[in-house]
Amino acid sequence: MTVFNPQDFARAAQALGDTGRILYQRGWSPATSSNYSVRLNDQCCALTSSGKHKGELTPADILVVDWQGQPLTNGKPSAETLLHTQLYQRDAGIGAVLHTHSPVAVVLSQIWPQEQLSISGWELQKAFAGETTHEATLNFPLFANDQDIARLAAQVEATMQQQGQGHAYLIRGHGVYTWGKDLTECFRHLEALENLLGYQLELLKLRPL
Ligand SMILES: CSCCC(=O)C(=O)COP(=O)(O)O
Ligand SMILES: [Zn+2]
Repeated sequence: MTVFNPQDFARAAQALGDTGRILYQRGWSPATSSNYSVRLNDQCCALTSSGKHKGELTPADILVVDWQGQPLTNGKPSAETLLHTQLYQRDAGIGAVLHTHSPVAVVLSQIWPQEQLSISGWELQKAFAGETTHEATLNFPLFANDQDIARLAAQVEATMQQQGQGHAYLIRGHGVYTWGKDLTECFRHLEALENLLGYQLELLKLRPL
């Protein structure tokens, strides 16, 4: 039986709501888009319910799901639940996952021709855990959008097994996923990713492909 500490759940639900308000204000989670989660233990996570306005989340809009995506509390899990559970299952060090739909990420993901975006030379790369130099190359895979989330999650897992887990990935015309050891680190990763993708988009305007 999967059990979780109700106090951990209450804290996570509050934190996810606070995060949603910030991300909605920034324009990264418009029109009910995005989903957010926090690991509760080695079997389940707190996750946003499907279809909720991310700037107006209350604790009632957060539920608990296990790694099969089955709800353990009342509510309808995010349509993209399996993209969260794939990450928690593969890496016990992942404590939070954020998925957003910012204009920069969505536009760049549509026009970038390759199946991965490789960046190098930016000081802000060091905002990702374990990165110590702007000279490193960070690779962000780009996946085709897919309404079959189980299939997409399997594709993400296969890519990570071949190429390493990395820090984030993009889904074309859809958005980004990033993760971290906890919500604070994950939020920092998301901010870094958004800014790095913004630099790349600006570069494309100055130096078209
Ligand atoms: C309105 S955006 C379409 C669904 C989506 O991509 C998303 O991020 C939100 O889905 P959820 O089921 O988690 O609300
Ligand atoms: Zn989405």
